[in-house]
Amino acid sequence: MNEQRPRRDGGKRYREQGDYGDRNRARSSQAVRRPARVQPARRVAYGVIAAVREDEAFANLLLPQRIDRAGLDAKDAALATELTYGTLRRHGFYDRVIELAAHRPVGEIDAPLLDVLRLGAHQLLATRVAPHAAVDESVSLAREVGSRSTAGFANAVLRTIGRADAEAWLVEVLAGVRDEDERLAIEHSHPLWIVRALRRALAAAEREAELPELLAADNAAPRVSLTALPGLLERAELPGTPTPLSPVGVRAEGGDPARLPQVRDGRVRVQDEGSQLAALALSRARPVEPGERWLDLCAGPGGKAALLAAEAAVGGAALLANEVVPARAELVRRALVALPDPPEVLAGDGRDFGESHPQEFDRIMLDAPCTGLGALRRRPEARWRKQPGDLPGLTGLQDQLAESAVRALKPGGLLAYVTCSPHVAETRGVLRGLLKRHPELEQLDTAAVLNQVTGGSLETAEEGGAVQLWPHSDGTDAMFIALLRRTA
Ligand SMILES: C[S@@+](CC[C@H](N)C(=O)[O-])C[C@H]1O[C@@H](n2cnc3c(N)ncnc32)[C@H](O)[C@@H]1O
Repeated sequence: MNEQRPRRDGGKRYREQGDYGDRNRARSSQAVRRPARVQPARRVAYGVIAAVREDEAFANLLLPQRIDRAGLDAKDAALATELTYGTLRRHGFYDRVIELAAHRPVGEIDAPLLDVLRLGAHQLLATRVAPHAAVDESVSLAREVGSRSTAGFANAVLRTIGRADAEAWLVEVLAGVRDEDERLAIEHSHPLWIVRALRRALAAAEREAELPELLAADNAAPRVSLTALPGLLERAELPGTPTPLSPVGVRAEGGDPARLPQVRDGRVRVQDEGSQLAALALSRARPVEPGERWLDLCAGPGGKAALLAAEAAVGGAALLANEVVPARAELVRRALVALPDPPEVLAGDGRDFGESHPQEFDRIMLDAPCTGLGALRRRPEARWRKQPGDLPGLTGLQDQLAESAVRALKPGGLLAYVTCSPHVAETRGVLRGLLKRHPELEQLDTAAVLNQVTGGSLETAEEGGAVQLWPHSDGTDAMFIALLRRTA
């Protein structure tokens, strides 16, 4: 049974023994004769991983439904989550390992079988799941998605993988890789173009040396934080500990926060601390004058709109929300139900807003559609779906939305330009263009505003100008927040 334990032997042993040696074949046929029962948590994980590939499903939305449907208890739900997220995040690395173990490119392996192998590799290389359970249950899954020979192939590949540990496989996979970014891409399982984009983003903040930490943070499960909507609930009324940065946040305790009654009735939102800070930067940049009109131009699904609406209501202001996708506009309406006087939600194209509502608003939130490279830890499949080719279309849209927002802003009004991406083209690039086209805009000291909001806890905020938050140092999504004032 020793062969089943991961070893620190440099991964060489699998070659000495041969991947498809007689001993493995014997075991494989034995496994074919007596299929292991696939545990519900693994079945749920496999189902979600397959749906992500086949139907472009979002794991963070589908997984809770499948966990509910399968009636998993808390322990199995945690296992299913770990297996799903871990496999999806790290499949770039696992594919390299599978190619070495199977002696063929992953492109030549049927997609459902490849899903099984990735899930098996994750269990063998990154979890405490007993290797025999990881292999045997994967073989059963392989038999379900393929044939008897498919099961034999899965058995052989996974037994080979299980003979070395992740560290040893990394050495094998990296052999011959000279380029530093390529090395980091493999080690931290990110597409190369994203590694390069994150390097540039850190370099712009003179923090390039932190790239490995940032990539590692993308692979760690984020802590769940909740927002207690001001005026509706005090955060002290919630279970959990106060968030270190946001004055309205709580770090949730274990369990599904969606089940909390305060979340169900809408007084509390599940929301990353970085998103809380983005909304508070706008609402608390200066005292609210009663009667102010605020706009959330791209509001779906409504997280920041809910916090802004609550802040506006406390100060005697009123929010209008807009979202171009009707189904997402509906989500915004639902996000606002707990407010005593829920704001109106329009389903329009934000690019037309400046023309239809010129100089009407005192504060505007432009949380722009973006690549989302700052929230990769939250959406495990996202890094593999995004393409560098998405960027020009997005920055063009960001420019147009920013133009519209400036037109809709009253002289003296405040604009928050926000992205959940640190990509320099979407952040500093869009901002630079906007400031160049509009000399009537002045950039506010967002770091000073946020330091006031956080009580000085934001250690990494840059002096002056905009703020770029980072998962590895701030514990938030990598939100970019820039406050601007229209002077005339
Ligand atoms: C980053 S999300 C906003 C997240 C939101 N502020 C929150 O905190 O829940 C960007 C939103 O912009 C919407 N959007 C994209 N193009 C738009 C447009 N032309 N006009 C208005 N909204 C748009 C997207 O559908 C998406 O819901």
